[in-house]
Amino acid sequence: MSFRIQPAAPARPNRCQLFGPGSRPAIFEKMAASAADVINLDLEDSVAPDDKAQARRNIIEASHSLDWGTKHLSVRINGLDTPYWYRDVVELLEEGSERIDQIMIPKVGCAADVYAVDALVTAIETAKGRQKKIAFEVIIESAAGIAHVDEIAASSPRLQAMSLGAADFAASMGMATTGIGGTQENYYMLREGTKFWADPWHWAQTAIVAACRTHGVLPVDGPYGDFSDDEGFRAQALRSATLGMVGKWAIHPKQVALCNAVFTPSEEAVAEAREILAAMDAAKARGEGATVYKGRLVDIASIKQAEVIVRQSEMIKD
Ligand SMILES: CC(C)(COP(=O)(O)OP(=O)(O)OC[C@H]1O[C@@H](n2cnc3c(N)ncnc32)[C@H](O)[C@@H]1OP(=O)(O)O)[C@@H](O)C(=O)NCCC(=O)NCCSC(=O)C[C@H](O)C(=O)O
Ligand SMILES: [Mg+2]
Repeated sequence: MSFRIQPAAPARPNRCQLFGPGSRPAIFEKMAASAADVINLDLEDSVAPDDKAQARRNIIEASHSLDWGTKHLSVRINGLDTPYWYRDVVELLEEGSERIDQIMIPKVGCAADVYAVDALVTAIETAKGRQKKIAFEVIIESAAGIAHVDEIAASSPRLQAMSLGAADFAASMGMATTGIGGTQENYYMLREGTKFWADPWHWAQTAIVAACRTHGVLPVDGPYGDFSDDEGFRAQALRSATLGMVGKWAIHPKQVALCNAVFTPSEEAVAEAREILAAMDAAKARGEGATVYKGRLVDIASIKQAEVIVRQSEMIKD
């Protein structure tokens, strides 16, 4: 065990991130009224080049006029390889309200990408006397991003969350699919003529979770493109939660409840976690470091596992 203590990730719920194009202000109120923990207003790939300027205006206006309640309000800026990103940052932070909590930086390929945005944000915050320090979230969605995932996770004290963007990731990696997340027809093992599907996103997800947990950042699963496939979404989300991710994107409002159902610990799971903690308290009082709970071993590591579930449940107010 390293003597360094693993830093805690931000203690806020991040079960569902609901996306909506900045060029479609008619849905902003519906997004604000949704049950998502995080709202992502988009200036990037869901907004056509000719609509970028108006989308910025829409988001700035809505940051002043709409009641976003307790939502964590995030705006996805354009990538650093475009001519749009600097105006996104300048206009949002010079004219947007203090209600904006976070900027999402897409297609991050190295720590210096985050450094560049940090430098610009810091200068504007100081110049304008903004009271609230803007947080960052990044998307890992390129070969370079996953190759440098650890340095990206360590890149800025502003960084709160990191998502896997399956669509751009697949394109950058040259993966033979147009699917966004989920089972891929041609990714299977064969045994005695029977196919067993494996998960092509698994290794990237675990790399993201490990980098995030090392540096105190929230690991999040990105989009599931087929929003008519609830069961496929649920299966993908359950795998992500099992691997340590705290939430997932919704690219349609119907995915919000699916997200929340998976990433909210069930009453049974919380009750069991509390029973394990009680069993370990009793073991400790007897001078024992391990005991038996429902016929299985629980020990000091089980306390930490149970605490993860109890902490998750305590963060959720609804
Ligand atoms: C996918 C959509 C274009 C679908 O929109 P629409 O055709 O309007 O859907 P419905 O008719 O089924 O809508 C039903 C009602 O819900 C409202 N609505 C629609 N979308 C949203 C939303 N995002 N938030 C809140 N409410 C919404 C409609 O107005 C209808 O309301 P009513 O009439 O009152 O019943 C659309 O959902 C959409 O634009 N989704 C977001 C797309 C987006 O942001 N994409 C970017 C993120 S994914 C990505 O970028 C990939 C990633 O980077 C990677 O590389 O992997
Ligand atoms: Mg993308």
